[in-house]
Amino acid sequence: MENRETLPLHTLQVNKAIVTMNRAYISVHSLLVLALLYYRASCLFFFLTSHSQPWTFTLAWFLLLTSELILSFIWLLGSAYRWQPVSRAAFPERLSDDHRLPEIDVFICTADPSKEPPLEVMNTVVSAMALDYPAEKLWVYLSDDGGADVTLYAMRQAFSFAKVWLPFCRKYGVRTRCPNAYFSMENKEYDGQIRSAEFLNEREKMKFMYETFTEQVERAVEMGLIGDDNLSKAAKADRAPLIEVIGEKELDIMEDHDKMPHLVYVRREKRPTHPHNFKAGALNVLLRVSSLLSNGSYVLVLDCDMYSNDPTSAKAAMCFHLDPTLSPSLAFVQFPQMFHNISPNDIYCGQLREFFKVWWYGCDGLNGPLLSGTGFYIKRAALYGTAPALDLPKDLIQLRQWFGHSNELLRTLPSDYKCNIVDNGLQSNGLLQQEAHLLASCNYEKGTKWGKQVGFLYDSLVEDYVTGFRLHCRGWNSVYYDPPRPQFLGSTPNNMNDFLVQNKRWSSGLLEVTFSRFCPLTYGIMSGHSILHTMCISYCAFMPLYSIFALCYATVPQLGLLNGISLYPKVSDPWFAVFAAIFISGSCQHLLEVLHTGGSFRMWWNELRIWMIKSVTANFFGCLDIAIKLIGVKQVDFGLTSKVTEEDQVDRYAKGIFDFQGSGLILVPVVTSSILNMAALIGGVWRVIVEGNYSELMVQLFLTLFITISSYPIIEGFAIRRDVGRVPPLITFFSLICTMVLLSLGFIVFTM
Ligand SMILES: O=c1ccn([C@@H]2O[C@H](COP(=O)(O)OP(=O)(O)O[C@H]3O[C@H](CO)[C@@H](O)[C@H](O)[C@H]3O)[C@@H](O)[C@H]2O)c(=O)[nH]1
Ligand SMILES: [Mn+2]
Repeated sequence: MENRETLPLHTLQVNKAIVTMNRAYISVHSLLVLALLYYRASCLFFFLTSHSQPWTFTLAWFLLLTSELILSFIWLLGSAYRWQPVSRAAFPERLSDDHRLPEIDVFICTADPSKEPPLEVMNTVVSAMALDYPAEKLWVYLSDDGGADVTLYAMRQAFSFAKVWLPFCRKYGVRTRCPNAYFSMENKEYDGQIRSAEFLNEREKMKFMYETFTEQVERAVEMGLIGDDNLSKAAKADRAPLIEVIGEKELDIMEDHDKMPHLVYVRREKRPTHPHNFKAGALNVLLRVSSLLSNGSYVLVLDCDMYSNDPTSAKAAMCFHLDPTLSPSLAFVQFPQMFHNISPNDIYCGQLREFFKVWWYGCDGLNGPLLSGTGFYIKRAALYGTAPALDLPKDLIQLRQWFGHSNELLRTLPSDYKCNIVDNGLQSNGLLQQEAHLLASCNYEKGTKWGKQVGFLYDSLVEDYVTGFRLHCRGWNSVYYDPPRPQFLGSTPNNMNDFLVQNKRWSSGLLEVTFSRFCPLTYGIMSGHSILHTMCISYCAFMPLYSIFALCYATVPQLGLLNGISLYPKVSDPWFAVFAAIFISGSCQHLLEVLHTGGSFRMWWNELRIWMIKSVTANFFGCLDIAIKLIGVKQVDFGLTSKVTEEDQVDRYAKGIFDFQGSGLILVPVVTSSILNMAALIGGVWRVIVEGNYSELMVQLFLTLFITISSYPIIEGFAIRRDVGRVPPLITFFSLICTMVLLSLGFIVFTM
């Protein structure tokens, strides 16, 4: 038998058939796109030089060419994802003994107990404590940006519960170690290897203890420990730092077999006059504070709603990090984001299938995926701001310019530094506590490179994207690992408003990078990054600009149709075939890819529909946000996604009914486009019947019909439904006005 130390810790596979098919598709589709652009551009040139058409017609032609150029450009960038997809397997059981494993710090962020229920946050905390990893090498940190006493209280209770929960999970081999997920499992077959009477008995006891814990936390929440609104707002904006190692004394006297990871509560200082840089700011505080206490060589980052669903993730990640050939330049191992609350119909496409089943696989075949905010194990040293093989500055003055003036922090930077906090303890060591508070203070980062080069970067609301991108530019690589059992599970928005607000944040965050000096296309290439990987990264950055295409295609051809103006080739014209072929080739490729990645026909349709909705709303408003920011009027805001579940919303989501409750002006473009397309369809059909010029208007008629059909849930939302989840009447009213304006504009332009 082979020695387990000589067996590979991981393997990599290239699916040759998929690669060949993808490349063939890219080649054919590229030719078609080139033909289309040639047709548009040459016609436009002819109109401009011959003056054979009124200027308004030329303008419409120009708008369509621009939008097709944008679409083609983004499509081209995205094709890089399909060039070289790979998949990986890891074998954690082949890792050497536990005592040779490196220390890991887990960072969990929460920001507001009213939007992120403390009980859910604690479930994430407990699941992270229960990772299958040597307890003395695991430290779990919670950053509480809400500064809520109830969260601290809940954490102390969670620690007490973990004292019984962890030994139970270890003893019976329970894999689902998030207590809430474990006790709400519907299958009769309990997770846990031993199905003896003893196990069942213990399980009942554990269930009772979990219920007691739940009650304690919920009572604390109800009793108003969250505080009255003004108080909690003040606590969020203006407060001193507070750091507590939970149950520190108990840990020291614990027996070896029920050892627990350390658990640390961190509330950073906040002052209204200081920018706090949202999640990136919170993570950087955790990086500094943890360097004093545990200084784990690797960090696992989790959102507070993303619990660990399989305890093996830490060891699986180490299979890559500890591989001597990969390790020197490997910055992080990213797991996919997956969600526990996806309904079978998944109308908002919360699974993010393309991201996690296509794009990151594609990136992995090049230099690796980007950071995805949560569920990644990153090397601490990769966040120090240097290239993989480069040392930190030797000079103390320069080091202080990078990391700030804490000598204690600077002492932790060398790779051979060993932390001895376990001997000292935080609570009993006044000096250490003072230092930790200093590191969590607002002023600490002033004049340093934190957020600019060191730690998580502040250049954008999507701190994950920009940090991952800059790491790659510095020469670091990453690995994507998507094992059969989801390692982490989070919650995804279950209503239109949350979905759009989240996507708007992503759009504006991405565009913040696009329109900065770090624009991936230029900065990536200038820093010597490979073209294909740069294209992948740039795709995300340019993706929100899809909105320009979508807005044009949802209005211009329709207004033309209503006024009898043809903007596409006749059915009998050979160029018609190019348009038809592009539509068919794009749709078929999408459908095949959905089916290949485990999806269904319905998922294909849902993705198409949600893409159209998102493009004209969230992406469009993201563009507006950035335009406003660029002219210096307003700063972009984070807009936390709510994790509170309202029963009727869950119900509508489960039934696959769109829920527009609470959505504001962001809906206007999509409602307007639905009304306009409906009107254009009726007008267009009438025109075809009366005038009989069916061949010339065929493409526009088809496009309008297609958009109207896919807009059905919107049309139903404003015209038919009467429940609270319908489109708010005021939005319908605004949209009607917008439609009138567009119709009049179309009439003026096309009949001039
Ligand atoms: O000032 C803040 C704002 C947010 N958060 C935390 O950041 C996380 C993500 O926030 P959420 O509202 O859940 O955003 P999502 O859109 O669901 O998050 C996705 O997008 C973010 C970037 O916009 C990434 O950071 C996330 O990891 C990724 O899951 C949560 O744990 C929050 O508690 C903070 O700690 N401080
Ligand atoms: Mn989230």
